[in-house]
Amino acid sequence: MKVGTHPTAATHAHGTVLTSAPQDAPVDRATAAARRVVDAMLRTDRGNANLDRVAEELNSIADHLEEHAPEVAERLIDMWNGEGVTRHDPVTGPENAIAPPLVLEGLEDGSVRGTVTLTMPYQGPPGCVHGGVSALILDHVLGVANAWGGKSGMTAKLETNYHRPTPLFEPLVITGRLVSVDGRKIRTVGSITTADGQLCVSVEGLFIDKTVPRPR
Ligand SMILES: CCCCCCCCCC(=O)SCCNC(=O)CCNC(=O)[C@H](O)C(C)(C)COP(=O)(O)OP(=O)(O)OC[C@H]1O[C@@H](n2cnc3c(N)ncnc32)[C@H](O)[C@@H]1OP(=O)(O)O
Repeated sequence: MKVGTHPTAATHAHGTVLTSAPQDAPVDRATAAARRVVDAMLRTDRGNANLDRVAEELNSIADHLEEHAPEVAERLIDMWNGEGVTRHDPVTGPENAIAPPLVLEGLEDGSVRGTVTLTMPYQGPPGCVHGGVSALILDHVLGVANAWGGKSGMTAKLETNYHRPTPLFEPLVITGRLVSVDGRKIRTVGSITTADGQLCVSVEGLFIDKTVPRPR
């Protein structure tokens, strides 16, 4: 991501949406349907939902998509074509079925914030969010917070503290904020809290100012 092309707290208004909003486009609708399938597969009655037929139909859909897939190198170029917000990342991407997807806003105090409700595909302990999923979400949110703060880098270190189990099936507030820049070192913090303010996860990230070239 080129920061110069991304909204920052210095140039954009409080409440600027920093993630790619789902559109009424076939790819977004198909991805939302795939997301529903992943969730429903975990919820459905194992013995009574004709899963043989489901497997056949889903394989037929996968065959169709694979038949129409270009070479990976070509697809990567296409994916990274253009500037601005990605549509394919695993946290906010409306084109990625494993993304919840989380929508993030930039706030005038320099932080970013979003609310998401996670369901069974993200489960770790019974009824709770998997710790790796929390870390994935916060790593990405800190990356977006860096861009909103005007400085981007790659994660070198993500120290994660799990304060209490993070509940599934209820709104979670996710935040991130760039706190300091020291040469190439960018330090960023973030958290996951319940809607009534209980701290579940907090992170401190060290990012190093470095850009991986886009595929061409
Ligand atoms: C709107 C955009 C939204 C996008 C959000 C996306 C967020 C996604 C975030 C990611 O997932 S990034 C992918 C996960 N991270 C990686 O794959 C990084 C892999 N590691 C590397 O590429 C390099 O190790 C790294 C860029 C982190 C550093 O390598 P460099 O060769 O560029 O730096 P160098 O090793 O010279 O270190 C620079 C300084 O940082 C320090 N440093 C580097 N890694 C460190 C570390 N792990 N812990 C502590 N300090 C570290 C290092 O000691 C040194 O300090 P000093 O300048 O004081 O000497």
